[in-house]
Amino acid sequence: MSEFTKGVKQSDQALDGSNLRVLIIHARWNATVVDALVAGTRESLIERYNVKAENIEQRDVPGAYELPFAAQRLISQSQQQSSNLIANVTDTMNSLMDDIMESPSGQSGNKEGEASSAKVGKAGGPFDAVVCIGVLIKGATQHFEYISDSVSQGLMRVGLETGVPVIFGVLTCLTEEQALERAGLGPDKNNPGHNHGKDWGAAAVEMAMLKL
Ligand SMILES: Nc1c(NC[C@H](O)[C@H](O)[C@H](O)CO)[nH]c(=O)[nH]c1=O
Ligand SMILES: CC(=O)[C@@H](O)COP(=O)(O)O
Repeated sequence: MSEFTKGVKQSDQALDGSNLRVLIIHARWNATVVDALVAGTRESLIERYNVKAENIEQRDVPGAYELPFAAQRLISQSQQQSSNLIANVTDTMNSLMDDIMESPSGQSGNKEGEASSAKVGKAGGPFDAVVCIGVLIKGATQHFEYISDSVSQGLMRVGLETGVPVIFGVLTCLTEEQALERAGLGPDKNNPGHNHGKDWGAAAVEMAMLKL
């Protein structure tokens, strides 16, 4: 790929992802290439942008066609979990305040407050960005075209509707060689190609900062 066709990269000096929570969803088709792309994405997030490994959640789906549905559901669940957590914490605080106000000593002795706080539990919180990864390789029919178009439109829609940046990490290749080269697995060991997952990790952090 010539220098002129590469995306214009923003200076990433100021991008610190240490407080970000990122979801990676990948398809199970063409696993050799998908696995390399996932690894490239994780390497970019962790090593270049300081995203904590424990803040990266990873899920898989049968194929690329399932990526938009999974992204929409997992984003919604994380947002609902976050609002439930806030509600639980509010209940707990109110319960403790009631205790304190009613107690002559001004101390809380009511176990309810502890019971309520136990309800809070460990919550992951909402995702700041989602990277959806898949590899489509053209076959003998038009299946490729229909999936490619549906997935790209679907992922765009999920991002716009949820307000969470959804990174399009789906390779749409005419040959296996094209897919291998775009995962850094090309046959030329002196020039194995560029792992596009690294770009997707960078895009996730940049867009998450924009959302923030
Ligand atoms: N041919 C490829 C597929 N096909 C499967 C679909 O994505 C989908 O899982 C199925 O139609 C059931 O809904 N998926 C890929 O990810 N890559 C392909 O090359
Ligand atoms: C992207 C696809 O679905 C494709 O691999 C399926 O191959 P075919 O078009 O020969 O059925």
